[in-house]
Amino acid sequence: MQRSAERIATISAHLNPSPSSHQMEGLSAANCRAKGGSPGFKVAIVGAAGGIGQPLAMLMKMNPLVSVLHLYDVANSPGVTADISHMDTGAVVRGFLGPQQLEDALTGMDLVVIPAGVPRKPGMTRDDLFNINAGIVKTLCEGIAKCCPKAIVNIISNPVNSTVPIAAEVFKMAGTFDPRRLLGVTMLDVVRANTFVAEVLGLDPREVNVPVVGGHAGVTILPLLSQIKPPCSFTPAETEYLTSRIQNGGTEVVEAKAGAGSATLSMAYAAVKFADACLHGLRGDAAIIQCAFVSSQVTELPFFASKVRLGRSGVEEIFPLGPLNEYERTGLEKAKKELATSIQKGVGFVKK
Ligand SMILES: NC(=O)c1ccc[n+]([C@@H]2O[C@H](COP(=O)([O-])OP(=O)(O)OC[C@H]3O[C@@H](n4cnc5c(N)ncnc54)[C@H](O)[C@@H]3O)[C@@H](O)[C@H]2O)c1
Ligand SMILES: O=C(O)C[C@H](O)C(=O)O
Repeated sequence: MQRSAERIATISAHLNPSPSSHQMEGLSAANCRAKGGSPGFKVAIVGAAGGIGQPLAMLMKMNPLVSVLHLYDVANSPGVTADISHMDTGAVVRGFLGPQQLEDALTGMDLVVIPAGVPRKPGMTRDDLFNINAGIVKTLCEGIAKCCPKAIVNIISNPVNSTVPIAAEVFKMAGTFDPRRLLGVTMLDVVRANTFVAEVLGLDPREVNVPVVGGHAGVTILPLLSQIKPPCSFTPAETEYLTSRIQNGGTEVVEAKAGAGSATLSMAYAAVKFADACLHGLRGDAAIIQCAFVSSQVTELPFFASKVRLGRSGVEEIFPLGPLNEYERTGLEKAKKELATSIQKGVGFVKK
């Protein structure tokens, strides 16, 4: 008897859908039983209904290390949540819509991935996004400081060279800043570098690993081709071609999309690769090493992307740059000059 009453309630709820995420949860027949019991991490994607957010949500739902997946956006998150929640993988998916649900979306999270904000159109630099995205990232980080101050935070929103310093300042002001837990996602630069280098060398990209240091915009993206694995040498023309293609990979996609946005699918792939590395680190796996834009003493700048080792508390070790050749040393000086301005712009935005 009780079973059929539950079924009738469930069917009636489906016939009267509501936009609220909590009511969306209430619609589920599985709600009658305990769920979310599988061991794993709680992950929130903020900006989950966007070009990156949607495929990222799909890939995170497929990740066996994720037990709970929160999808937050200011628009369209109920639809994306309903869609993703039908995938027969372990993670329990919950949707959150709009600022009044931000705190619920963030509370209890182990990892927060932020692809919220506007993307470039042809002719724009990443810095042209600052005026809109700086405020978005600031508000979201205020929420993180309040609701999940111990979460690992992966920032994708551009300009990463400024949004990461913005996040750091917000956390400092809230008294929650832990440099080990704040990471700017530069994984797409590594993914591109591996792909383009493999193409030139005639290798499988999965066998190539190129460290990319500096930051995530133009000349601040500095591939260290002299440190590639497996060790290989390049002619000066190959070095010039590869460095330029890696530095301009984002623009290549922006132009090809011709006004319809920037990289979303390769970025979702890169973001999930990076988030997965963070989760393996949190789980205590050994030797998890990736490049990321972090609070750093590798150079005189307060933030810099380089190889880091990820562990239970986030960034547990930051590796020095290692020996650079003449071409890379020149590139490093150019990168540092632009990075210093972008970092200062981010810090100044919060301190003003
Ligand atoms: N780090 C990288 O390598 C990298 C790569 C690609 C794109 N990006 C950046 O990622 C960002 C998102 O790109 P996209 O293509 O997904 O853009 P998009 O416009 O398709 O999606 C952005 C999403 O953010 C949401 N959003 C806006 N304001 C929000 C807020 N206050 N809170 C929560 N969500 C909010 C929008 O509703 C939208 O769903 C851009 O800034 C882009 O430049 C970074
Ligand atoms: O290029 C962009 O604007 C998006 C992103 O930073 C990228 O590298 O693809």
